[in-house]
Amino acid sequence: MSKTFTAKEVGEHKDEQNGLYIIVDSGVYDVTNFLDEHPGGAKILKRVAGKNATKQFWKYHGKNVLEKYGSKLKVGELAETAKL
Ligand code: HEM
Repeated sequence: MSKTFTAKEVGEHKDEQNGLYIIVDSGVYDVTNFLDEHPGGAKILKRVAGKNATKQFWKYHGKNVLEKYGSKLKVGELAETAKL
């Protein structure tokens, strides 16, 4: 079942102890186990962990990336519409 997160809850997941979550559009993704696999590097993901990374995401990737990895990493949806 898909969970609903508030932006505040996502913000609590910003380090490896609590897991690293990022928001892209209305989706919440857990990238904790993806850090070492990320072709763009772990550092950049750690920097946006707990935040809305929609702008950065679409700057570097196309929608094929979410089609490929989205279902694997997605942990839920954002409760309110994110203000960009
Ligand atoms: C769900 C989260 C993410 C996934 C699944 C993901 C996946 C990927 C993949 C598959 C690539 C390889 C290039 C490609 O196939 O287009 C890539 C490259 C990259 N990603 Fe991500 N990424 C994520 C989030 C982010 C975020 C939030 C940032 C920035 C803050 C970022 C920055 C980059 C950069 C800089 C590259 C390298 C681009 C290049 O070398 O041209 N990624 N990522």
